[in-house]
Amino acid sequence: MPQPIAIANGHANRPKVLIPEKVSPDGLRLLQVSLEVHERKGLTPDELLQIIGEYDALIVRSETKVTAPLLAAGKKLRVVARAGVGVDNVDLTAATKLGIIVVNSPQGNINAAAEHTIALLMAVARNVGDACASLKAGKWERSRLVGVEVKGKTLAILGLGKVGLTVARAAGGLGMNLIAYDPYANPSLAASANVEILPTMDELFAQADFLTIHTPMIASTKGMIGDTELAKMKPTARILNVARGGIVDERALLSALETGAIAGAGIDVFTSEPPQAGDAASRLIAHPKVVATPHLGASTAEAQENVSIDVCEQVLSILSGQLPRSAVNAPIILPEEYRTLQPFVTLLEKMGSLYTQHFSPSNTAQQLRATFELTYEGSLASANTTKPLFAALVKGLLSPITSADSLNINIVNAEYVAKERGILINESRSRDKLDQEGYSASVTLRARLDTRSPSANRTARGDPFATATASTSTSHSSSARRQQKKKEKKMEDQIITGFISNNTPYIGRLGRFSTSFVPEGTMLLCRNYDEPGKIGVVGGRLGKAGVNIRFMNVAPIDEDDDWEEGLLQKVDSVVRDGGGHGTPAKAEKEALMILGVDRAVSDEVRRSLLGDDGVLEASVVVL
Ligand SMILES: NC(=O)C1=CN([C@@H]2O[C@H](COP(=O)(O)OP(=O)(O)OC[C@H]3O[C@@H](n4cnc5c(N)ncnc54)[C@H](O)[C@@H]3O)[C@@H](O)[C@H]2O)C=CC1
Ligand SMILES: O=C(O)C(=O)COP(=O)(O)O
Repeated sequence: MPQPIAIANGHANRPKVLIPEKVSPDGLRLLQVSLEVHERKGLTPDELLQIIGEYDALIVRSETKVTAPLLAAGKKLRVVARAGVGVDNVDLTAATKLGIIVVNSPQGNINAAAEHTIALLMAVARNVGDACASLKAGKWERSRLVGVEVKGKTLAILGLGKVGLTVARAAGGLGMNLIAYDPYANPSLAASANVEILPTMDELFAQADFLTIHTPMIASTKGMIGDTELAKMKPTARILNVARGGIVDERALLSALETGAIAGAGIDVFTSEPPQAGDAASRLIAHPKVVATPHLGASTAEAQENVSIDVCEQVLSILSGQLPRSAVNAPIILPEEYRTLQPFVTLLEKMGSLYTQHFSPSNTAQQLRATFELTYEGSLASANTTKPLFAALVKGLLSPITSADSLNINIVNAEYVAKERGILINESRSRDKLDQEGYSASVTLRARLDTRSPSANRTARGDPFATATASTSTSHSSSARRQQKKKEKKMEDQIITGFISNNTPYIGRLGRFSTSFVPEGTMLLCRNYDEPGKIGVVGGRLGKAGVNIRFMNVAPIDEDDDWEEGLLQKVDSVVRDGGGHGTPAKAEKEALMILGVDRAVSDEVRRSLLGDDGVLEASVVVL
């Protein structure tokens, strides 16, 4: 196997970028400052598969097939960059599932592709290829090689996107009549380029003197032009394809040229590149009425410089934790918007992790089969996108129960991962002002446990709130039952509110308790009766175990909480997973003690806190 050529330097711990195709050095120079850049042309698919695991980024053009197995083998891969437009050689579904961002350069080679289309248009109209070959073969065949003019002819454009429109503007300058079919075309852009949009493809085929294809290669465009479509064209019509091989059925095109159903073709792209000897593409290339080029649409010095710089800048952004400007499988988020959301991204990840560690006693994925309501409040309610926040929450919820190396959750795959894990998150916005709160935006996570699911039952057994519900379920009147149901529903809620102050994330509410602490490091959270002596008991036990307290915060029950009334009733309370430490009925108010500690608290120490001294529940969280 050929050895890697380290263009940059020998720093082993720098992120590595693999470039298995010819990509312009203009962009690569940008990478070399901070990354290890390996240009390795001519690798077989197997060789690529063997080495991809070392790389953080892969930059390709159209030749490399970025398949699902290749992506799966790219354990460190964070970005696949396509130095060009078409991403039909990249398995986008697989990349999305794996959280690998795919970027391209949607503008960099548009002009080159359009100019190449015009080159083929003129070459086909004036038999340039055939004439050149004839002359080089020593012949002088002027009368056989009489062409047609394009001025006054109709150019039919299939796919009026960026390349299609650029071709239209240039062809307009050549005096051509312009028509197009594109169900998603922008009518005002079409009108400004003097292009008439036709309602059906059939009309396009019937009117075309030249038909030029500029759609992407996707399932709906594959084989879009076959025998039936070609039969609708004028026998004098000529076809141009600078988009993708396979949009026009090569066998059907060959047959139409052979039977004289159409007059000629200019082809830059083929189903298999390079074409295999004897296949339809090779026979097309050899056909006298065809002008063919080996996928040269984007091959200009200018276009290659553009696409190289464009994708290399994006690779650098992604590897440094920023968002790219042209992600194919992720939402586009403006840099200033991303900066504003960044502190909330940190907050949401902490809130998710806190939820799983604090509310989900057995810390299992099964436990997360709840419906989460995520409410963005205050100024956050007007955010253009909340995708990074959603992704951060999913990551946070799963991080305590998933191994770090399999936890590549980001805006690319968050929705897929949540769905796969059965986590349902409904996002909503509340525009209520947060004037008195001292911060302008907050976010509340509320879990509604499905009482019918086995997981919820397990939670109900372990959750002290649920115990309170059970103990008050003795009333039989219908209004009492309604009351009871309301209470039960509320008690199934597990709430965390967070906010940002001075760029620092805070937890403002945890369950029924109103608080304000920075979710950072190892913490012991104790729910206890709000009576003297509790701090001393907990502090003493931690001290004995050699655990220092960094900070402490006592959270009372939230003032707005109408459960308080219910909680002041004498209810039985059973200590959660306390090994049967039943606590007798009490009438006291409760509080939540939050202790930041300097080291891990063993489960033995945690359990030792429960029971007799009025500590009802204790959980250790690492944030
Ligand atoms: N030969 C070469 O070297 C190059 C080839 N290309 C190819 O050119 C093609 C177009 O690129 P862009 O203009 O940048 O893409 P684009 O996305 O801007 O435009 C594609 C247009 O096709 C339209 N479309 C999609 N499905 C359609 C259908 N069934 N019928 C009619 N219209 C449909 C879309 O609405 C869109 O307006 C791509 O396949 C790209 O890979 C691009 C650059 C260089
Ligand atoms: O950008 C595109 O879609 C192209 O087809 C250009 O392909 P290339 O980068 O020249 O292999």
